[in-house]
Parts: sequence; structure tokens; C-alpha cells
Amino acid sequence: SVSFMSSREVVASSEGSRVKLRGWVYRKRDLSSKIFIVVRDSEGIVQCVVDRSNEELSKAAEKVTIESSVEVEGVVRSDQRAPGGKEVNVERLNIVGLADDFPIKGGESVDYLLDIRHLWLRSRRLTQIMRIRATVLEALRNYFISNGWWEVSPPILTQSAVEGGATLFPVDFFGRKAYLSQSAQFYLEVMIFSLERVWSLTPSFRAERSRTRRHLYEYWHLEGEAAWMDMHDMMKFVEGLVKSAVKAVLDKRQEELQFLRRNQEPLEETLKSSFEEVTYDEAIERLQKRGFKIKWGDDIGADEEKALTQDLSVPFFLTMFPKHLKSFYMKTCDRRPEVVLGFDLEAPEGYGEVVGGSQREDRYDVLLQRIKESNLNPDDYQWYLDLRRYGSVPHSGFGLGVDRLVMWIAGLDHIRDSIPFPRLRERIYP
Ligand SMILES: NC(=O)C[C@H]([NH3+])C(=O)NS(=O)(=O)OC[C@H]1O[C@@H](n2cnc3c(N)ncnc32)[C@H](O)[C@@H]1O
Ligand SMILES: [Mg+2]
Repeated sequence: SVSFMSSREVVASSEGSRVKLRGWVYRKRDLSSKIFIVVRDSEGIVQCVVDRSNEELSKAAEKVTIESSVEVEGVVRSDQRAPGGKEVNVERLNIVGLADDFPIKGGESVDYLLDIRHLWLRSRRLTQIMRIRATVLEALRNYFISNGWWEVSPPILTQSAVEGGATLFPVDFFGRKAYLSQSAQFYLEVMIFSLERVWSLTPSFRAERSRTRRHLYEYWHLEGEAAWMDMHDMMKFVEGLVKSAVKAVLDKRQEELQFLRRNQEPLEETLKSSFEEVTYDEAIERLQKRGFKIKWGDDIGADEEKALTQDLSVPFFLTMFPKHLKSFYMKTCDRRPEVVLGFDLEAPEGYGEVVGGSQREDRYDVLLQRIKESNLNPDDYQWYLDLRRYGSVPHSGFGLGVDRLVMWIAGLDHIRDSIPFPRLRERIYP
């Protein structure tokens, strides 16, 4: 007997082949002499045709509803009008699960579609995006592993604010205050004294004040930390990491990029170019030339990032920030103590920051001073300070926003479509 084939295999089968496929009813058209049923599976769609002259088959075909799960058996026939140029002449149709009236018919509001995200994720557009996301994740993991970095598993329940107290989500931990992790960084810094080069992929949580198209409240955070590497060493590694993800999508997800009508030129150019380093000083000058009322020491926010990246096709590094703009753990520049060895990777086409990283302050007394300057309680960071008391080493690290990287590579307008279940200011359902 014939075994089940994917929609891709069916469309690739030659005329006259007998095939069996299964999936969900994506579209249905009821005509006088035929009923067209388009079946969707994880690989794509296939048009199946029921001839009305077959009464028993027609009864089943009339009964089937959108998103019903079905098994189909029949013979492949070429027809240029059908998706992929092939269709199946149905000889057997088994309704596995008859669907209720499917609530998505087209034209629904974004808010309503987010309310039924658990059903909207079946849509072809989100399915293409989730395949791109999976390929990005696979490439990122493989890049670390193939370069000999060790995956570690940091805690999510923590008592340390890494990126400031304003975006912490507090958790009641049996009467003690804890927080959902903003970043695994400090725990990765522990691990470099044994494994030297480590990485983790975890959810990070940010109680963001601003609602923008590139902020989630729970996002997927790929972080790396390495002993002996300085800021520029780490920037070189990050460039290779990001390029590996872009290359994987260009090589393996062409169908999806074309379905999304993503202009691939910037991605292709990214692979052919090296990422420029633009210092904060230079960025301020560029913004002033563009008419921004900005001076040295001001923050470079979303609008400024957009202006700096809008007309570019290749990511670039923004480096050497004023100390007061950045986190306490960043190492100050010996030549310019008012500047820290921090870097952000800015994605082109207006997407902005996708990676934040730095060389870390490895001197105990300077780090302690920076903690105090930042109005933090040194007692909360005693274990982190300890790392500078027992064989401290120069070291650097970074955090990459997976959802932001997917948003840029797939060319999305809003970060919410880069992740299956976006956590937004008003949304933790479904
Ligand atoms: N190990 C490290 O050195 C990471 C460091 N402690 C850190 O958390 N840096 S970061 O705050 O810039 O966040 C890193 C990246 O994490 C992403 N990010 C940061 N915040 C968000 C939100 N709210 N939504 C989505 N993505 C976000 C964005 O791409 C940032 O560049
Ligand atoms: Mg940042």
C-alpha cells in the first residue's frame, strides 16, 4: 500500500503516480462539476480535486470544513493552474477531525488575531516566519558549537539586576524577593573561569517602559562570554555569528523569503561586507549633520538608530560609549576614562540594535567603584565582585536578541511576528 507523502513530495511526483497525503483543509471551492480542496501540511499545500460524479466522495467533500484534518488518496495530474503545477485526483477522502467554523476568514484586526494566536499560527505567513526562526536558531547554535564554545544553563530566577532596576519583573520566592532574569551575563562570567568560552540561549524579561515595534517583555536572548577576549575580538566573533545566521536563511529558506517578498539584497551584501566600526563620537557627528539636536553625552535612542541605519544595507558596530550611558560592568577605556569599551551591533534598513556587548571591568576596585557610582548596593553583587578576586582575566561578552535578528532577516514590520507567542504590554494570553 502507498505510504503517506508530504505535500512537497506529492507536487514533485510524476503524472499518474498514486499518492496518499494528510493535513488540514486550507481552502475549499465548491463548483458544479468538481470540488477543489487545498490541503495544507508542514511542507506546503496541494490542490485535491473531487469529481462530483462520484457521489460518496462528493458527500464527504461537501461535509469537510476549513481546518478539518483529512487523509487523501488519489492520482497525481499536471495542471499549471494548481499550486506547484500538480493536483491530486481524489479517489479516497477520510475526514479525521471535522473542524468547527474556523474563526479566521480574512480581514480580522491585529488585536483579534493576537487573541486567537493559537489558531493564527497555522497561517502560511507565520509558518514561513517560524521556519526562518528555526533556521536562525539552528545556525546560531551550530556557530558556537563548531567554534568550540560550551553551552551552559543559567538560572532564570535570580536576585541580580544586570541591566538596571527599572525593567525588572519581581517574583515572590517564598517570601523572598527574586526577579526574572534580564540577562544570563553574570552567570556566564562565572563559567569562563572553568570553560573559558560559554554561551546560553534563554528567555530574558524586561518590564519595558516604552511600547515599540522592537520590544518584547519576554524575549529570546543568545549570550556569549569568553575569557582572554577583548572588545574587538568579541566583535569579530559576533560578526561571524550573525553572518552564519544570514547565510543559513539565504541558503535554506529561499521559498519562505520569497513568500514574504523580502528584498534579499541587503542580506547578500551583508555576507560580502565586513561590519564597519562607528564610534559614538562619529555617530554624534553623523546625527548632527542630519539635523539632530544632539550633543556628546546624549543617548542614541530608537529615532537616532533609525536615522543611522535607515539607508544602509549592512550591519555596523557602534562602539566607545560615554560611561554614564552604559551598564556598570563595562570596562572603562584606559586612554579615555569617560568612555567604556561597549559595542552595539546595529542592523541596517532601520532595524537598529540587535546585539549589545562589551569588554567587562576586570579590576575589583574599579568595579566596586562603578557599582557605587551607579547607586547599586555592593552587597547585592558580592558574588559577582568575587570573580575579580580569584584570578581575574580580561574578558568580553554579548547578548543577541534572537527575535530582533529574525525581525531584520525576515524583513518584518513588528517584532511580535518573529516569535510564536509575543509577550506585549497588554498581552500574556494565550
Ligand atoms: N550578555 C550580555 O552582554 C548582554 C547584556 N547583559 C544585555 O542584556 N545587553 S542589552 O540590554 O543590550 O540586551 C542585549 C540584546 O537583547 C535584545 N533586547 C534587549 N531588550 C529587548 C526587548 N525588550 N525585546 C527584544 N529584544 C531585546 C537586543 O537585541 C539587545 O541588543
Ligand atoms: Mg543594549
